[in-house]
Amino acid sequence: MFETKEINSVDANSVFDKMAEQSHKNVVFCSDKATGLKAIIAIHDTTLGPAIGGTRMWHYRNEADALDDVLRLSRGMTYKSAITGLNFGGGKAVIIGDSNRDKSEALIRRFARFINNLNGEFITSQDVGTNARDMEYIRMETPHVVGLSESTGGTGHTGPVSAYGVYMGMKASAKEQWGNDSLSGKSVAVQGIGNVGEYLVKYLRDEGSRVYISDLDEERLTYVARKHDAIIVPNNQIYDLDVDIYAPCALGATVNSDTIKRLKCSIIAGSANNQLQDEELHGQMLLEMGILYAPDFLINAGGLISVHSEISGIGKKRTMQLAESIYGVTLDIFRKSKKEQITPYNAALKIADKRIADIRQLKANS
Ligand SMILES: NC(=O)c1ccc[n+]([C@@H]2O[C@H](COP(=O)([O-])OP(=O)(O)OC[C@H]3O[C@@H](n4cnc5c(N)ncnc54)[C@H](O)[C@@H]3O)[C@@H](O)[C@H]2O)c1
Repeated sequence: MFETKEINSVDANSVFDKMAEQSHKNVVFCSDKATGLKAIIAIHDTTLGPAIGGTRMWHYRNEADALDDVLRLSRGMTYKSAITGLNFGGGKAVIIGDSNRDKSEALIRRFARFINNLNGEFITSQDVGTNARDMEYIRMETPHVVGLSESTGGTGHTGPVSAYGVYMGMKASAKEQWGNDSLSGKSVAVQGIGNVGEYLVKYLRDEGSRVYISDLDEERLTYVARKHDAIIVPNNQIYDLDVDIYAPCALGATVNSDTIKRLKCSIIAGSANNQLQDEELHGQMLLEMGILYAPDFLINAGGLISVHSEISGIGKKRTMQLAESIYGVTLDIFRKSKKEQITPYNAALKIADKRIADIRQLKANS
């Protein structure tokens, strides 16, 4: 006897239901016993162009968490590209493991072969847990990689451009919230001072902001605090600080039902992807509390702009101009959000969705 199952019910553990929920185009599971590789590549949408997205290496609690992460991140990439006016689709990859302990040249190159099998439908670059050296290993197996170091023909670190875009989004948020975009004298809590966070601290300190920093990496904290004259705070106290701006620059979902109650800031603007644990619920809660949220996929698009620069060869000046344009787009989003009485996140999503729908139609008619 076959067991029957309600066709329309959504099974939280079903890979197919998860793919269908956010309309993912393709998900590839990569496994290799010899190197210990366990990775997932998710391609969300390719209407605008080939899916692009970093490869993250992280010690996930379990495989389901890794799948959820890659599905959310790849979807975010689709919207990031759409709202920035770039012609890329959304994709992302995650390698399950500790990047300090489990990474090897063979593992990365084996993973690269899975990317190569996709024939250019997915192009990758650096993310948390991967670096320029890893991109060089990937380049040995496939041409579908960017984010290479300057010495190997790339544009180097995406951190400075990403941080500049976040800084622009933060200034636009200040303009919206306080009528003036100066961050001089404002207090900012930067959570995570890695590639992006450190540059953000620099831009803020150069403008005269008071900057608080937290990170899991004690050595890095001491280094950044000394270099930029920033104030170290313990990790678990970052949400309780009485600051003007909270800048999440570590991992996602830090704005959730527990932390929102503790926040005293007026603005949230940072580089981390998927900052809102639940985009609808937490976006609405922030709106009602009068905390202005600068949509993550918009203001952290500097990394994508940097990668676009490497592919198209537009040069440093034009790259920084594109990152600077995040200021104007962020203000437009806040205007739309006010006019339509929707959260800034949904306002940004509407614009991104519309561009994708328009281009899909254009391509269907040609
Ligand atoms: N690099 C880019 O160009 C780029 C572009 C867009 C978005 N992002 C996103 O911005 C974030 C930061 O990127 P990055 O390139 O700086 O990464 P990174 O790995 O260089 O830095 C992340 C830092 O956060 C710290 N961290 C991790 N968990 C933490 C926690 N719970 N509390 C405090 N600190 C914690 C890490 O120790 C590390 O120093 C990531 O979410 C990334 O996806 C990065």
